[in-house]
Amino acid sequence: MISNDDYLMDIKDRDFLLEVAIGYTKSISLSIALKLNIPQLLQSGPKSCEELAKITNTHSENLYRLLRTLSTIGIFIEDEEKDGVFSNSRLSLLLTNTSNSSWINNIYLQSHPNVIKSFMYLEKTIETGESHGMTSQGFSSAWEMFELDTKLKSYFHNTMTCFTQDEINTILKYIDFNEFESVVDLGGSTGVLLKAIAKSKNGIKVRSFTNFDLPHVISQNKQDCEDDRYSDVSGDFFILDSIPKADCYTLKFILHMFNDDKVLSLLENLKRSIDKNGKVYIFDHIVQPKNTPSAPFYFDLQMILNFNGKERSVKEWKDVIDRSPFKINSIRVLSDNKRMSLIELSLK
Ligand SMILES: C[S@@+](CC[C@H](N)C(=O)[O-])C[C@H]1O[C@@H](n2cnc3c(N)ncnc32)[C@H](O)[C@@H]1O
Repeated sequence: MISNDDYLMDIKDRDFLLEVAIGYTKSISLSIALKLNIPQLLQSGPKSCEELAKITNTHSENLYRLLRTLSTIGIFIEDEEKDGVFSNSRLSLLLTNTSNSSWINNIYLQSHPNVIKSFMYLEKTIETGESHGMTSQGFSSAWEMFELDTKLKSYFHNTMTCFTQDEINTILKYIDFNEFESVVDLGGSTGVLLKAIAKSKNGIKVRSFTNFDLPHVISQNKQDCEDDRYSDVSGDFFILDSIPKADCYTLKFILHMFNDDKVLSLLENLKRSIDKNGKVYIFDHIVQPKNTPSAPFYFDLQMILNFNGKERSVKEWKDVIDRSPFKINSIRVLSDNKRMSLIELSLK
């Protein structure tokens, strides 16, 4: 006879597996509510579905069913007395803050229709070993998709900047930039990392800070840094001799976007520019430990789908660096945030 404990466990397992199986209903429902700007529309106060449907040009009953579903998980609140009247909940109110320094940009990024759609091509990606998340949607790469959708592009770059702002103190804690003459941030996006190092006492002796990124990113950067040691330089780090010379390089959330062959080609290029006593700091996700929920495992699937990239374990980092002109001086799983690693390299 099945015990009561086994029975309860069975129900728990069944509910958990069902939750996993229908996870897409939540992300797609959220995605549509964001696309229709429902959180913003409710900022001025509660609204009925009829009003919302008129503004958003949607079907009022079906919109009601969407919002009713989201309100069961705390996104929006349906009025207890009046059916079909919604107001913002604590969570949906957070979704109205899309300023460029807010982590909410990441929610808009992850629930963007094109990002969700890319997962439809996971099977093809696993079957073929090629990234299909972007190409099967008609984009040559994720960068082209960002080029064509400026809103999505700003969600992406704002998310990255926001991550960097959260991590700057950790970076400053572990690296003494004053050991170096010149620091180049490869793929530095808005330049937030170097601007912060330049401002801190940890970067006081450095003579130059170069934020290096693709032309379409650099051309959008604000010229707001008053420190004349700082400059924005555009280029492509895969093009031979395009990397500015320096004795310190930072690569933050860069190598995870590329497969091992591309990482090796970037490091070969870097070898031609780095001072012989120079150091490279890789700040990236780390997948570990096994069998434990961890966001980088999810990002790893995004990487193969959308960038042909890879989130790496300690062993995978060691394997790829071993084949490059560099050696690992230290690899540190950051204690304040176990999802991140800081790897220091120098020439072999
Ligand atoms: C994931 S973002 C990381 C941005 C920044 N390092 C951070 O952590 O916030 C990757 C950056 O690499 C840049 N990038 C991609 N390919 C590049 C290339 N071939 N040459 C230079 N920059 C590149 C992208 O434009 C983007 O800004």
